[in-house]
Amino acid sequence: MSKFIKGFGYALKGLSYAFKTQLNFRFHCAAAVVVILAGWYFKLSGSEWCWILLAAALVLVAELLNTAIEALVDLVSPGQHPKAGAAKDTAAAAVLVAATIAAAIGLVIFIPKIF
Ligand SMILES: Nc1ncnc2c1ncn2[C@@H]1O[C@H](COP(=O)(O)OP(=O)(O)OP(=O)(O)O)[C@@H](O)[C@H]1O
Repeated sequence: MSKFIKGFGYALKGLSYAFKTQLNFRFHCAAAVVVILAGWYFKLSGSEWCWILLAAALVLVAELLNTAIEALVDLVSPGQHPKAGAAKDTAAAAVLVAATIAAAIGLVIFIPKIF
C-alpha cells in the first residue's frame, strides 16, 4: 500500500515538474479549465462531457510525454545530434496532433450551442 502511495507521489512530482517548466503545459491546463467551465455553462450531455474530457486528457497526456522525452533527450544527448532533434520534434508533433483533434472536438460540440 505504501508503495502505491509513493507511486502516486512520484506522479504528482512529474505533474509539478511539467507545470513549473513547460509554458505549453500551463497553457493547456488553463484551456482545459476554460473548456470545463464552458461545458458547465452550456449544460453538456453525458456523451458530450465524455468527448470533452477525453480530448482534454489526450492533450495533457501528450504534453506530459513530450516533457518526459525532452528531459530524456537532454540527458542522453547534451550535444547536438540529428536523432535527438528528431525525437524532440516527433514528440512535439504528437502534441500538435492531439491539440488539433481536441480543438476539432471542441468546435463540433460548442459551435452549435453558441450559434
Ligand atoms: N540535442 C539536440 N540535437 C539536435 N537538435 C536538437 C537538440 N535539442 C533540441 N534540438 C532541436 O531544437 C528544437 C528545440 O529544442 P528545445 O530543447 O528548446 O525544445 P523545446 O520544445 O523548445 O523545449 P522547451 O520546452 O525546453 O523550450 C527541437 O525541437 C529540435 O529540433
